[in-house]
Order: sequence, then structure tokens, then C-alpha cells
Amino acid sequence: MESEVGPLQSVVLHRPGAELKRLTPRNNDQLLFDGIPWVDRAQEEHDAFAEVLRGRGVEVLLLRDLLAEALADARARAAAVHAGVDERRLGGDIADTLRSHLGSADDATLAGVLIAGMTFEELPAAEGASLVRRMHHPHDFAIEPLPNLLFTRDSSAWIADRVAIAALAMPARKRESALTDLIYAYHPRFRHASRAYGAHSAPVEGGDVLLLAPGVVAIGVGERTSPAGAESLARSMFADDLAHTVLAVPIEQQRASMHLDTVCTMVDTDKVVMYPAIRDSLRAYTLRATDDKLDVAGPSPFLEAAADAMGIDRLRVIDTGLDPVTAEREQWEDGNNTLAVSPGVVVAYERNAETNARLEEAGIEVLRISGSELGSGRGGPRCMSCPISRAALPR
Ligand SMILES: NC(=O)NCCC[C@H](N)C(=O)O
Repeated sequence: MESEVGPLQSVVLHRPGAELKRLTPRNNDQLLFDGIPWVDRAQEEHDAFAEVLRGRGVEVLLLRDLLAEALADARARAAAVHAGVDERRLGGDIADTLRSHLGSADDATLAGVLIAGMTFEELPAAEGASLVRRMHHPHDFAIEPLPNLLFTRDSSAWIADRVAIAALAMPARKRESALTDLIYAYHPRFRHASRAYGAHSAPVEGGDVLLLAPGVVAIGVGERTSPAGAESLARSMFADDLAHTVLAVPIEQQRASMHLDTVCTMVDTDKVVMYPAIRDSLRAYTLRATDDKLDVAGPSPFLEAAADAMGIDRLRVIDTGLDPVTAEREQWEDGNNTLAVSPGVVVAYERNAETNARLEEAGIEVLRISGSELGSGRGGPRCMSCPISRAALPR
């Protein structure tokens, strides 16, 4: 997969489930949600999203199914149980009991627990006294739930024919990459996929990785992806011949712009939709490999650096011309976080009426989905999708 906009063929989504029912007003901040979603409605919205994609001929793979299928391999099971059971938190006795309980669960049940987590009151019964059980509240998590698995974009990213497993920055999301890692290692469909980068390297999240054109990759550096993460992903892509130019793009370290794709996504081969407030200030360092050595230039204006690397005259920005308050509201609600299904055709949240209208005026087809509940996790259609294959663009 070498672009953001080539006709989308296959994508991994995660239909949200019981893990969202774990969210309470006491834990939602730590679990990176801005509210308490109505789960049934979130599932309906997600089903509609998947249907829009299927309607455009896209193969939709669901992460829960992939995980359960991968767990048929004993090595995947062992890795999943190892990642899920934190002995430092539970103590040796509970950890042993839990490991043997999970080890005997069927694949679908184990996948469910790994995603939805487990509270202390749900732990299997055990003989003997345990201070850990006595002192924890029954609703404390023995295994943390993964409500942000919904945002499949972030825990892995395909670059050309390779998959990069992300090293996620926030504690609430770290275990996600253990699950994607084992899916790609043990699921029959993926186990021969070559890797780019490694989950144990410096933080890089898929929402920061934009495939601007074949061989040209932009990496946002901000709240999630660190400078070291961007540099090591760049080095790994150069070494594997996956990119000739990488643009490292500083973005503000704040929740509203946690990833590059919250402020900018591609809607056509030479067009982006971008939060107007950053249009003139966004800059990029240009990284290239010269004689096997890293060459870093800039920073220079992002749009110029990108057009230069892409070999085009201009990277156009859809002129949303929104007043600053509307622009800020729609950026927060992921108006700039579109998922292209082909050049000039994108999926977007319907609520961002002004941004969508401007996209249409510019000739972009907008496939609207409802995201009133899905959006409470602060992610839009691009965040909720991990494309694994797109048709090549005509050269
Ligand atoms: N690419 C993205 O912007 N993904 C959205 C992730 C939202 C999630 N609640 C998070 O804070 O990580």
C-alpha cells in the first residue's frame, strides 16, 4: 500500500463492544474518552460505517475475528495471556489462577476478555486468602479494557507491502500493540507479512503516518509520536526501500491534535483537507538517506516540502474558508479526519456540515456517516480504520 487514496481494497475495523461498557465518569479520562458512549448506538453507527465501505467494494475484516482466529495458534495464546496478565499488579497467586483460567478459555472467549478486560469481581474463584483481592475494589480492573481498540489506525500501519506495529505512547493503549502484533504474527492470512519497524522501538502511532505519495511519508511528531520514533521509523523505511523521503511534521502536543490525521488528511492524490488554523504555520523537516547516512533539512513550510517530495507543483488544501470558531469546533469533532476510499471520495462524519459542504464544493464526494457516539473517543473515520491494501494509483 503506497498511498492514502488509492482504491481501498481491504481494511481492518474493530466493532466496539463490551470494552466500551467499562467506561465510567471516574475512568474515562484515563481511558482517553471524552464521554460515556451509548454502546448500542455506537455499534449501530459502526455497522453503518462498515456497510458504507462494503458498499464501495471494500473487504472489511473485523479485529475481534482476526484475534480469535490467531489465538488458535498456541504461541499466540501464550503471548496474549502473557501480555494480559500483569503479575506485578496481581501478585503471583492471582496471576497463576488467571493464566490457567485464560489458558483453558475457548478462542472467542479469550479474545473477548483480552479486549473487554476483567474486573477483580470477575476473577475466577481461588482457594486461600489474598490481600490483593481483599484490598482491591471489586470494580477495579485486573485486566484493563481496551476501548481505544476502536481506533485501529493507531496500533499498526501498512507501508507498501510491510506492516509496522506501533509502539503506543499512552499507558491505556500500550497493550493494543501486543494484540495486533500477534494477529500479524499468527493469523494465517498475515503470518508471512514482512515487518517494518518494531513494537518495542520509540513511540510511533499510525495516526501520525500519512502516505503522501509512493515513496513519500509524512510523520506527525507531537503528543504521541516522538522525534526518536519518527527518526527510527524513517531509518527503517529507508533501509527497507519503502520511502525515499520522510517529512517529520511537528504538531502541537495537545489532545485536539493528538495525531497528524486529526488536523490533515488526504482527499485526492494532490489534495488535503486541513485545519485552517495551522495551514500557514505547519512545517516539516525533510529526511532523506544519502550514501546510507541520514540527511535532515529544514524545517520548511509543510505544503512546499510535501509538493517538492511528491514531485507535484502544488499540494492543494481544500479551502474550507470557515470562521475560526466553526473551524475549531469541526476540527475537534474530526472534520479533517477523513478516510479516502478512492481518489476524490472520502468517508466523513455527517456532523461536520460546513467542512463537508466545502469538500463537496471542491468536487470531493463525501460519504457521510453518523458518529455521535463513536466520536466520544475523539477519532473519526481515518482513525477507525487500518487499510491493509489499496490498488496502486496510475503513474
Ligand atoms: N488517529 C487518531 O487520531 N486516533 C484517535 C485516537 C483516539 C483515542 N481516544 C486516543 O486518545 O488515543
